[in-house]
Amino acid sequence: MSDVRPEPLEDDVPIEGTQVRYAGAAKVRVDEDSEYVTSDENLLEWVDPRDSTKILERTVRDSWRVLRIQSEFVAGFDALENVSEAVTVFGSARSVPGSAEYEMGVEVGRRLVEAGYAVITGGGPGAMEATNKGAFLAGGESIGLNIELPFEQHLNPYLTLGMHFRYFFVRKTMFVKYAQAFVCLPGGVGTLDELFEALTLVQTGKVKRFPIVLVGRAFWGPLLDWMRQVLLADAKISPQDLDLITVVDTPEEAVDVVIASGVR
Ligand SMILES: CC(C)=CCNc1ncnc2c1ncn2[C@@H]1O[C@H](COP(=O)(O)O)[C@@H](O)[C@H]1O
Repeated sequence: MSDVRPEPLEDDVPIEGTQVRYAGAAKVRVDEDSEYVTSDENLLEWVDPRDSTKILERTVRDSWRVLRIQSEFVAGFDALENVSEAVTVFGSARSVPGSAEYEMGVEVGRRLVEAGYAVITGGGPGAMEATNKGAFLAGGESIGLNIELPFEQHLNPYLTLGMHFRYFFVRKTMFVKYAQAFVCLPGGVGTLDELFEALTLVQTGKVKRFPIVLVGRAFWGPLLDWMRQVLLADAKISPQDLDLITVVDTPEEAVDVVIASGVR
């Protein structure tokens, strides 16, 4: 049997016209200018039910896709089952290294580890990287759960455990299942999505004793004001729903809230 092994797919081994990227757990080389279609996009694509060929094709594809989704859950459960107490930290992919916001993430990660928690993030750049960096340099468990995106995507280097997911909803399950609390740093649409998913799960009693802490009063205050002045005033939420979120100003306060809530 021949022992000719293919060259490893390294980002720093450029082959003209190609780039290396992640597709789920795999690293693949793709044409630089080809449009990359993510697994989420394939799954969510609408197919005209009047187009019989397409519908048949989709039925077969989707049936097989279920197995891939299933395997992603299995891989996630397997990799994370031994994680002890953990806190999931969300925040902007765009926080710039060296900025006050980034440093805040570093401190959140460090303080969580010092308080005995493992740290879970989206594994990407910005606030995710900052938080992992703080946790990693403090010698703690630093977990990054990355997601396949239409553009090239890297795990940040400060991880003790990194995973790639194809499906947003599988990854989100891991964020909740393996954490005892959420901390949100300033962020954009992705962070808001994660915050409101967490809030909905707590509000509907799907997860219990789950503190949600937002760090940065100046950033989060207006959102809380809007929830009070519009959502509450219009009876779209109950007064006690607002108590599910705690807004603080510093990493120290954020970690104190997690510790005081007694979640272990
Ligand atoms: C530079 C850039 C946009 C890279 C994106 N790379 C990403 N890698 C991993 N998770 C991500 C990424 N973008 C968004 N997310 C998810 O959405 C949140 C951040 O989104 P946003 O920047 O607030 O809206 C993170 O907590 C993370 O879970």
